Amino acid sequence: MQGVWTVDHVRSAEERVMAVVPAGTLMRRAAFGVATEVAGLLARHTGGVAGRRVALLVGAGNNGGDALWAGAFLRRRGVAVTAVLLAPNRAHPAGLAALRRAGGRTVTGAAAGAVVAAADLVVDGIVGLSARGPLRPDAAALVDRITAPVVAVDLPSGVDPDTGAVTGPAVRAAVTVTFGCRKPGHVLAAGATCSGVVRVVDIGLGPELGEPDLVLLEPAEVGAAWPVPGPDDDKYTQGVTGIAAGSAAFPGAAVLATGAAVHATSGMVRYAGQAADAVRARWPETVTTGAVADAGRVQAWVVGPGLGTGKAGTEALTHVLGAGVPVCVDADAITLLATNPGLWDAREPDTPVVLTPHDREFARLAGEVGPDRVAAATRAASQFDAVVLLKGHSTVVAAPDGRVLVDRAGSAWPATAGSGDVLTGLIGSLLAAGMDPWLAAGSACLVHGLAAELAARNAPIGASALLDAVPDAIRAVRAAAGASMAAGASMAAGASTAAGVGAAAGASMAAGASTAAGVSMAAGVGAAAGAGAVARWTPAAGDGSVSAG
Ligand SMILES: NC(=O)C1=CN([C@@H]2O[C@H](COP(=O)(O)OP(=O)(O)OC[C@H]3O[C@@H](n4cnc5c(N)ncnc54)[C@H](OP(=O)(O)O)[C@@H]3O)[C@@H](O)[C@H]2O)[C@@H](O)CC1
Ligand SMILES: Nc1ncnc2c1ncn2[C@@H]1O[C@H](COP(=O)(O)OP(=O)(O)O)[C@@H](O)[C@H]1O
Ligand SMILES: [K+]
Repeated sequence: MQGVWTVDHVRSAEERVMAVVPAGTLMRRAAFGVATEVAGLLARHTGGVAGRRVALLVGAGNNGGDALWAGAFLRRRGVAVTAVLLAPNRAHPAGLAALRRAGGRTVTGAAAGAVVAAADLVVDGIVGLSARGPLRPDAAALVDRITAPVVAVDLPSGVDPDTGAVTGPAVRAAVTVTFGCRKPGHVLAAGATCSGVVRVVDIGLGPELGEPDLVLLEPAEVGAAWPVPGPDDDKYTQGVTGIAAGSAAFPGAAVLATGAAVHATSGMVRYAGQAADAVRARWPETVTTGAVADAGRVQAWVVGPGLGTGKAGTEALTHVLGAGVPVCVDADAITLLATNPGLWDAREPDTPVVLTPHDREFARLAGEVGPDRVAAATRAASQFDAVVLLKGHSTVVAAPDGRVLVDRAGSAWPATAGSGDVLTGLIGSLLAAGMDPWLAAGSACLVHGLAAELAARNAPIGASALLDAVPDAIRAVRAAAGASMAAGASMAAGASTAAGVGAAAGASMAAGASTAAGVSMAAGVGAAAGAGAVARWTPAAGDGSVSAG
């Protein structure tokens, strides 16, 4: 898991490190990281570094100081650097002196617009961790003139560092170079999009950071945890998934949710509801009945997609909440709970529940989401004693015990009708397999997003195509897990025959898997290519955090 830390925690770590290193050390480390990234991008994008024009947008604080020092480093590589000083009297004195010593120019006021417009690359050092509210008008006017790619220092200016909220003009970076760790603004809400590819520069904060505030799951972790049958398994031992979804009016939701469960794990899927004919026709391997009460034993239920909010839906929800097994509650079932909170009384004590609202469903259930999506999901998780998966381009998954993970989508291809039904089916089957509900929700989300990218390959898709790509997405994450197993195993190889065999097995898995892994990276890069200006500046695959960015 990768950690993400809030501003307060970054500041505390910074204070502790600053107490033991000479003044200015952290800033110069940070600035060197920015300069390295800028030089690399200039070389890749324009074919050279010396003589290229870089404009620094320099605000009143240390973020501007980082930009100025980076400019001084870039001067050593022959870059023509001009700093646009937004607050000339407050620009970081040491940084400004360093830039001037290195031969950099500075401009203020009316001359600034032309410098920005003529730059090959713009460095955004307007504001970082101290940002409050939208970009101020003078800064916004300059940002409006940018046509070149932007490298943001620490955070794109205009993005709230702790929530990712963007409430007005903001910088849209091709690359954000941040220091010590990712901040919430890089992975949440519109901030995730404004950040572009995120590079983390190690400035020595690591040992002082403590427990992260949020985590991001890695594909290899999801692949390693994904349930697959063992030699002693049969169709029951792997966990039977029950699907209470669909209605005469909406049979498709039942077909999609059931299909996701069929693809996600082996074993068995039971469907119960009014869309049994449609489900049986599409998924003959399922066991179908007309009502939840007749469905037989399952290890987890999915309830809600296309269910309707009438009597049949209410009965189905009441039944599954009282069944004593984990339940994934989505769509109409969320609306039912919102309009009739008394239905919660049917919940068997200690039944794990995963709620999967989009923003409108969340608002019905728990009030408006607001700008702080983590706070909203955490509040609802505590209120309902449930895992709350708040959907979006960045999905937040909060557990009642306070754990929070974020799944930053690699693309917006999942934004298609019915894709939520697929997600629900994936979660249900992982719950049935006995996975921790928070991890199940996060893992399903990652595979769902990857399936969308694999299916789309840069052209629009429907939810059926996303569903069909689920096996490839599972193969890709399992391949990633195999590859990391192989890496670990090769270190241990030679310790014993068994270890040697394990290493060989891991290596062959990794070899078989590498094609699939290649596919998923290509999909990630292709998805970035769809993002316009960012595409030209997406660093080459393999040189950093493209997929995690
Ligand atoms: N943490 C670390 O380990 C390290 C941190 N380092 C760096 O320090 C940075 C933090 O620096 P910082 O605290 O000096 O403030 P910073 O973000 O530059 O803001 C400057 C001023 O901008 C203003 N302002 C506010 N909102 C605004 C808006 N919306 N639009 C426009 N302007 C706005 C506001 O001034 P005001 O005008 O309100 O007085 C504010 O005081 C951090 O991001 C990283 O780059 C690295 O050097 C080394 C390691
Ligand atoms: N812009 C977007 N980028 C990435 N994923 C998105 C975006 N919009 C929606 N999604 C994802 O698509 C799915 C849509 O779910 P939902 O709104 O319930 O759709 P439906 O009810 O039609 O199935 C969710 O997994 C959500 O996170
Ligand atoms: K910035």
